Formats: sequence, C-alpha cells, structure tokens
Amino acid sequence: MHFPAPLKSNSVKIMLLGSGELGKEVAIEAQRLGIEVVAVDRYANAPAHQVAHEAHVIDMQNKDEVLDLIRRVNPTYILPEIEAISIDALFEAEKEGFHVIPNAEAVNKTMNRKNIRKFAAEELGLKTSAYRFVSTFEALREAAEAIGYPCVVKPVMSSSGHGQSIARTPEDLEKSWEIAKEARGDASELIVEEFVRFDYEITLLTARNEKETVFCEPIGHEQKDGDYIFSWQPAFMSPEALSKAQTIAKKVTDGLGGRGIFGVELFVKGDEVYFSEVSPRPHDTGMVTLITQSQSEFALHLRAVLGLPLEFTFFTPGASAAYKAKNESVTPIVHVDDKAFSKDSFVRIFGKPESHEGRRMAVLLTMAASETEALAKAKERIGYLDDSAPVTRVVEEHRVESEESCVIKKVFKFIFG
Ligand SMILES: Nc1ncnc2c1ncn2[C@@H]1O[C@H](COP(=O)(O)OP(=O)(O)OP(=O)(O)O)[C@@H](O)[C@H]1O
Ligand SMILES: NCC(=O)N[C@@H]1O[C@H](COP(=O)([O-])[O-])[C@@H](O)[C@H]1O
Ligand SMILES: [Mg+2]
Repeated sequence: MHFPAPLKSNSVKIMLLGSGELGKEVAIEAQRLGIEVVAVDRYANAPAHQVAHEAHVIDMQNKDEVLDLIRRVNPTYILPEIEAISIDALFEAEKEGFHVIPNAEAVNKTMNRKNIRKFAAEELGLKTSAYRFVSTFEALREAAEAIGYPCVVKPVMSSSGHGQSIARTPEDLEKSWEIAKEARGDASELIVEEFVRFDYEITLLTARNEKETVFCEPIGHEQKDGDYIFSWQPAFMSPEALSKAQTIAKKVTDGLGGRGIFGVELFVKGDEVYFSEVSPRPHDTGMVTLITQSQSEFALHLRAVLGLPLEFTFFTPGASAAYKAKNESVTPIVHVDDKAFSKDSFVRIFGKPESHEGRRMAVLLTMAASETEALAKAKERIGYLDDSAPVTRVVEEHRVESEESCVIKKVFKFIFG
C-alpha cells in the first residue's frame, strides 16, 4: 500500500464518529501510519480530539449535521466509534459513495438489540438466551412470566449497561421499567432476556479485512452494573468451547461483512456457547490488548480498515482494570501511585475533560506469567489509582462460581495447560 502524507489533497483520511478512549487509541495508531485523523464527538476536547489533526463537535444523532460534516471533510473511511449516531446519515453517506466501517447495515444491526438478536438467533440460528421485545409495562410483565425469573431487562438501544437491570421477582418489574426509561438512547422498546447462569463470559475479538479473518485470544471479563471493570487475556476455555466460539464469531462477522475488528460477546456454560451481542469496532474489554499483543485491537482495527495484513503476536498474559471516577468535576484528576508504573504494569489516562460518578477515566494494564496472576495484580493495583468507585453489581449471581465448574476448569487446565 502507498501511504500519502497527511493534510494533503491526496491524504488517506479517517473520520472517527465518537472520540472516546477507544477512538483515541485508533487515532494514535493512524498517526503512526501517517493517516490523517478527523475526530468528532458531541462534546469538546474528547480524548481522540486531543490526538487528531482536526476535531469537530456536533450533535451526532442529527442526520443533517452528521451528513454535512461528512461531505465537508470528505473522509476515505468513516469509523463509527459509539452507537448513538444517526444511522440515516450513515446510510445516506454510503449511498453517496463514502466507505462506512464496517458498513452502514452492520452498524444499524448492531446498534439495536432487536436487529442483532433477530439476525443472530433467527437468521443465523445461533444459540442465545430466550428473549422477547416489549413496549408496554403489561407486555413486560407477560414476557417476564413467560421467560421466568430472574430475567434481564434492557432498552433495545443502550450500551455500557445503561438502563439495564435484573428483575428477580414480579415486584422488581416496576423498578426495571423505570431504570430502562431513564437510560439514554431510544428506550421506547425493551428486550427481556432469560438470565443465563453462565460459568464465564468472553469477548472474542475478530478482525476481517475481506481477505482473511483472524481471532485474538479470548478475553475474559467481569462486569459491574452492565459495565466492564476487569478483563484478562487469554481466558481459559475448553478446546470445544473455543472452537464453538470461533465458529459463532466467524458466522456473525461474515454475516455483517465489511472490514474492521469486531468484539463478539459470548456467554459460556460448560461447552455451550451463547451469543450475546457484538460491537463492530474495538471493544472496551479489549483494552487489555494494549499490553498483551504486538498489534493491539486498535492497530488491528486500523489495519483491517486499510486492507493491510492482520498478522500479530500474542506477547504475554495480561489484564486490565477500569478506573471509574467517584465524583462530578470539571477539573478531574486521576491520582496515580508510582507503583502503578512498575515493570509489569502501566496506565493509560484518557484525558476526559469532565468526570461524573462511574465515568471511566483511565485503565490500568498488567502483565504476568499467567492471566490469573495478571488479574490479581490488576485488582490489587487499581487501588493505586485513587477514588476508584465501588459500584454495586448488577449481575451478582455470576460471582458465585459453582464448585463443580471450578473443578472442571482445573481438570481442563491440567490436561491442556
Ligand atoms: N441474558 C443475560 N444473562 C446473564 N447475564 C447477562 C445477560 N445479559 C447481560 N448480562 C450481563 O450484563 C453485561 C452487560 O450486558 P450487555 O453486553 O448486553 O450490555 P451493554 O449495555 O451492551 O454493555 P456494553 O456496551 O458494555 O457491551 C454482560 O456482559 C453480562 O455480564
Ligand atoms: N462500551 C462502549 C465503550 O466503552 N465506549 C467507549 O466509551 C466512550 C464514551 O465514554 P463516556 O460515556 O465516558 O463519554 C466511547 O467514545 C468509547 O470510546
Ligand atoms: Mg455488552
């Protein structure tokens, strides 16, 4: 491939629609290859704005504003980085010949739980939790009765756990209804899901450049309030579960098509693998690849977008811990103890201009001889970043790992290493 210089009439230009911590790392990778970066978000001085050639602040849900900016910037590639973007603008841009990553229809399917669930379960025939869609409280009650308790209630359009709750009894439904309504995005419709008592959950990062598809080592993660707090790589899986996970990821990403990295979220129970959802972009749990791989998920995303080879090396087991702000502040400070900068750990501070309770502001990364050790270090050292907020856990049940599944895991580990 030829790499024209940035800021010229013939530059290769990427436009990030969303400029948070994930976009910031993509922008840095693009800068390393001399690709011109235009970063867009709904607020000023977003993380990727600070490392881009050009920064814009617009209402990303407004079709006209998004389209007008796309036409003015004339990017080679448009990279959606968040879900809350005017999908009509992306469809229109694609019609006008712009290259949306991975493509507008894939963005459309994945931004709405109804579309992706129907696609995965009904079109591709993948195993998922039982589910129903509802838009009235009465229908929510009926769906919960049919699916059984506990069940998980989520707005069809939301991310990072916003608006999500578990109803354990019929009495919880009113609260779940209120939580969902308060969430951002289009909360007019909800999905009610069977609560899957999985042994563990993973993200399988899958990159495709339309010539080849590659998988990263599976990433294990722990969630609090529907948002990730710890991730580690590799996540131990039985060979059968790993093979099923890769088959599902290949089917889903081939079905969505286009170029880029995808975060395929899966629940694993024994050797059964359930498809949960997929992000057509780097995944927050995948920040661990900043320390574990020669090419992080961000570098792989960019390579896939540009149609470059997707070769990389898995360097070392590692883990990540999300640092969440405790307070609201327009002058936020992340206090980091020097010990976080030891030979086997480092920190990435996103530079978000404002904090509010629970907002992810930084990530701590650790490496070790095993993922268990790396995770233990991450859990211990996240305390080196001050006031990391203890948030109450939504999916409390998952903490209780059955003795049986522990024994099975140990046996597999003994046999397969
Ligand atoms: N049906 C379910 N059964 C059991 N646990 C679930 C279920 N749905 C969600 N969870 C738990 O809640 C977490 C968040 O759910 P989900 O990924 O659907 O939300 P999200 O808002 O899209 O989050 P993100 O944007 O961070 O991926 C899951 O990773 C899992 O731990
Ligand atoms: N699970 C999706 C995810 O992690 N997205 C990442 O968080 C940013 C928004 O953060 P903010 O809400 O703090 O502005 C997004 O821009 C993206 O980088
Ligand atoms: Mg998710």
